Amino acid sequence: MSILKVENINKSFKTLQVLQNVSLEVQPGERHVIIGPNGAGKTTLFNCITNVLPIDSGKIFLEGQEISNMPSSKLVHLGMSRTFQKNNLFGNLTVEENLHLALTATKRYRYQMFHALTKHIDLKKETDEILAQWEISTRRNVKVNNLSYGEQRLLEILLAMASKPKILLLDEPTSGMSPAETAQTAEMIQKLPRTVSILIIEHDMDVVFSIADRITVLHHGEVILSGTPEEVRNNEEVRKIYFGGGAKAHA
Ligand SMILES: Nc1ncnc2c1ncn2[C@@H]1O[C@H](COP(=O)(O)OP(=O)(O)OP(=O)(O)O)[C@@H](O)[C@H]1O
Repeated sequence: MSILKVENINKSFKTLQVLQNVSLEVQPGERHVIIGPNGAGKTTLFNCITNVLPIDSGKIFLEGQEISNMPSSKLVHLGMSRTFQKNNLFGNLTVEENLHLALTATKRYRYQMFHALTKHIDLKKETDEILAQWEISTRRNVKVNNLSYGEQRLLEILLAMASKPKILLLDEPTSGMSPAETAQTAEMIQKLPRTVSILIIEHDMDVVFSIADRITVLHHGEVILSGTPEEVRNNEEVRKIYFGGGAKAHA
């Protein structure tokens, strides 16, 4: 069974139809990349999947359970986590404090009187364990505002992973990054365990082809093709959009 199934969804903003009968499936463990020119509807699709925006019609399933129009907070508890194009970090808190907060939110800790201390110790242990796995652990006591832009975006992925999601949605994780930061991010994504499926909007074609098992191409709100990297690379229509007429390759 697929982890995520999007079935014929439509979304309009007033008279502008942004998504037209969009369908796609993400299989367990798959790295599925969404590409498409500016304004193709990629972020809107993410916003519809995570119910930041309501869909007009169609259905969305997470592991076979219909989640269309389900509140975002509930989706996190069902195993869906996401990052945004702009980061959602607390700039005046440290790396460790941000992670601690993300874990707290995930577990719906209430800090009730008698359980607070044990829960706090468990949480501290989990924070340490997660940090130890990633290079950013050396920056654990640094305020987020003092991290580089690339480090902030990597931390965002780490926080989205704190809820141990079944599927992680990454919206342009490398946008605005230097080539070195982009390479580091691609490497981090490659290192994420296959227990998590990943749906990514990405514009850097080197990153796309280095991580994708499957690629869905959106153009004017419609899926042109969903296939293997090889199929996408060799598709005439995709070539025209991206590589024909001197067009710049951009997701
Ligand atoms: N809240 C909104 N209200 C009205 N129009 C919107 C809204 N959000 C997006 N749009 C329009 O919908 C279309 C698709 O936008 P979207 O951001 O989904 O595209 P995208 O593929 O993610 O583009 P980009 O690569 O530039 O991020 C665009 O024409 C955009 O102007």
